[in-house]
Amino acid sequence: MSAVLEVTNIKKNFGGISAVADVSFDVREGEILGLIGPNGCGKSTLFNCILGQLTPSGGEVKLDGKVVTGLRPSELNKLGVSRTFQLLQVFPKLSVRENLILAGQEHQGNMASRLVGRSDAGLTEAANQMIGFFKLDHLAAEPAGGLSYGQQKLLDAAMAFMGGPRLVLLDEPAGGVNPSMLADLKDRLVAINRQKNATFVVIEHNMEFVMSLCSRVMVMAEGKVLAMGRPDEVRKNPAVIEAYLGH
Ligand SMILES: Nc1ncnc2c1ncn2[C@@H]1O[C@H](COP(=O)(O)OP(=O)(O)OP(=O)(O)O)[C@@H](O)[C@H]1O
Repeated sequence: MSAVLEVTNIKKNFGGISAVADVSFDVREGEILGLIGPNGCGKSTLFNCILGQLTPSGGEVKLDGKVVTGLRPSELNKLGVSRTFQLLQVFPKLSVRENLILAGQEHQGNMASRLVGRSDAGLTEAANQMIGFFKLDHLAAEPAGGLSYGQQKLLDAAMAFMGGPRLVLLDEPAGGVNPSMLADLKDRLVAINRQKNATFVVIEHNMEFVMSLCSRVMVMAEGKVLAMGRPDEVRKNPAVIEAYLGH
């Protein structure tokens, strides 16, 4: 399997703090890679360096073999990279369908089409398909702000897929979601991974969720990679247990 994402010796310092210290890993085509580690170990900073939100202090990021280090988020978006954030990014007053259409427009990044094209930018059909896929049909016309938190997280994840991305980085998709919605969320992420051959990297604190969703898990501690392997290997790694118990 070829690597979709190759991260080599990425570093990020904030003044005297080394938030990410020389991290290297790759993500294979069609894989769901989990990224875990205690609070403050550098997971979000690493995501932000990969996604162009932060400029790394050193190192290189390659997408499909091409160097993309330092590209802006909008440029990465055009290359098929999408993300979700820890905090919800939905617009509460807009309906579920309108949120999805807006997300599709963001991925297209085409202001001209918004000004002179159809008001839905031709995205209603794609939004309806995504609504069906994420089983949000009964909520399509509802304002997103009226949905439960778990339903809004599902919508937030669906929005990341509107551009038909090749690589999606999900930042705590299960955070705050109740157990019954978690099963739906996992089921939909697995389905979209298989059907659309999208590759994921998932930051998550919910161990059950991440261990059952991911094919490999990378563990960070104090800005470094502590372990990388199959969920069952990582679970019993003494250094990983120590890193968690130590905190
Ligand atoms: N903009 C910033 N300026 C200064 N220090 C920062 C900044 N962003 C993060 N840090 C520091 O970098 C380190 C890594 O933080 P980061 O948010 O990447 O960790 P994390 O693993 O994502 O944590 P969490 O699981 O709590 O979200 C922490 O010590 C944090 O305080």
